[in-house]
Amino acid sequence: MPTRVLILGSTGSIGVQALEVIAEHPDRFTVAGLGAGGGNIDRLAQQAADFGVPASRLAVADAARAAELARRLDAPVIGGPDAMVDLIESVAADDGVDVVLNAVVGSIGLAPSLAALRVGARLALANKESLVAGGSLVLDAAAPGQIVPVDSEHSAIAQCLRAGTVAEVDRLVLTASGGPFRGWTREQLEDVTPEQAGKHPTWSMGPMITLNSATLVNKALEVIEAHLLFDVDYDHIDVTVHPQSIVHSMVTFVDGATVAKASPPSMKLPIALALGWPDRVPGSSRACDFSTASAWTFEPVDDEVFPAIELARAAGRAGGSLTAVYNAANEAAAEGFFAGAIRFPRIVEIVGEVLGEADQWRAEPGTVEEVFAADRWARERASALVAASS
Ligand SMILES: NC(=O)C1=CN([C@@H]2O[C@H](COP(=O)(O)OP(=O)(O)OC[C@H]3O[C@@H](n4cnc5c(N)ncnc54)[C@H](OP(=O)(O)O)[C@@H]3O)[C@@H](O)[C@H]2O)C=CC1
Ligand SMILES: CC(=O)[C@@H](O)[C@H](O)COP(=O)(O)O
Ligand SMILES: [Mn+2]
Repeated sequence: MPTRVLILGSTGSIGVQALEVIAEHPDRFTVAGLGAGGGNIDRLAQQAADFGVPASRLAVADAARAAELARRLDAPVIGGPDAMVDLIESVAADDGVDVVLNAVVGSIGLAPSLAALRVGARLALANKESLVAGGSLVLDAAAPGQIVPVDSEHSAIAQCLRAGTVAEVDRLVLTASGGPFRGWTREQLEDVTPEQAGKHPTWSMGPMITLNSATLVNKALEVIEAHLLFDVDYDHIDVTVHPQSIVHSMVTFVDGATVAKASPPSMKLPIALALGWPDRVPGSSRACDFSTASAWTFEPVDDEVFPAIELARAAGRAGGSLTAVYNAANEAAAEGFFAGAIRFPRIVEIVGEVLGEADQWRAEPGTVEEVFAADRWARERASALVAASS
């Protein structure tokens, strides 16, 4: 029987590629449900038609857009802020679901991640923000192996770990492209426009992760994600800039061996691997071509110009809800940058300033409501700093 996959964020970059994987392997995978924000209901309706998904298995977070889609399909669609969770629960209670791919953007993905774990589905996790925000709450809700990373670096590390155990790990080495402003000075970053920040050198992705790659906040979130997923402490997680984005991350083991995972930059490989885990899906991606000359380079991160990663390490080491604060402050500051209210370097400065005021969130959250409270507080503080900067 094909693996039943429910996709949240189906209209986005990861969601669309996941549906391509499923379309290429109808013998292996089938679509159990689709969820999205409501920004592109034309695409969602088309996906539903293409994959034969009934209206009852569609969810749209924006209630008005859900109602519009329901009118168009002449059948009820799950709508509203809890729509993703409602969809997971209703599909699980009905025919069942094997894998929930969480490819929603932002910490709004936390409740759906927890719901997927609760119903016993495998969580194919692209939405790193839910793990960064929820931290131990998400880990505690997961059975061993229930979360499978989709993020290319963490998928790479999971693959490298097939060569040794976590106990044998000396260092996790995350690769970073360096983003579009690699090698720039702090002064040069002052005049960066949203358009420039929206051009990633090696990956085609949604706007938020693309901006996060430019500030190196993406790598910062990924350091926290790696710490949580693989239970390796922050002192043993490195980042190296690898502009070619072919080596997707590495693990150095205690005997000095470094195992790397390499493939041309395409998310279809980690998506397919997470959907089919632990089995590889043949033909997911082109392989590296060693018949022509190529160079893979590695260089250190410029932490002076791009302080995001060091800030994240500090937040992660301090613990509690500070990683939720980090992520939410970044989401709010990014909104300010997209709106033209602040300059590019202010994004990470604001994250640092919000963290500097966040001592009240150092305690370990006992409930998801406490995480949401920290998230809300950080958004409000960051928005106030955005307003004060403009
Ligand atoms: N793109 C990539 O290559 C990679 C992405 N990731 C991570 O995967 C996640 C998705 O990224 P990406 O696909 O690039 O993002 P996109 O912006 O391309 O897509 C985001 C998706 O989330 C949906 N969405 C927005 N708000 C809500 C909401 N409130 N409830 C439900 N769905 C919502 C959007 O729906 P709509 O637009 O229809 O409203 C859209 O389908 C992010 O966490 C990102 O960090 C990780 C590694 C690589
Ligand atoms: C494809 C993927 O996993 C992204 O997270 C990617 O890594 C972003 O590139 P950066 O290395 O520039 O952050
Ligand atoms: Mn990544």
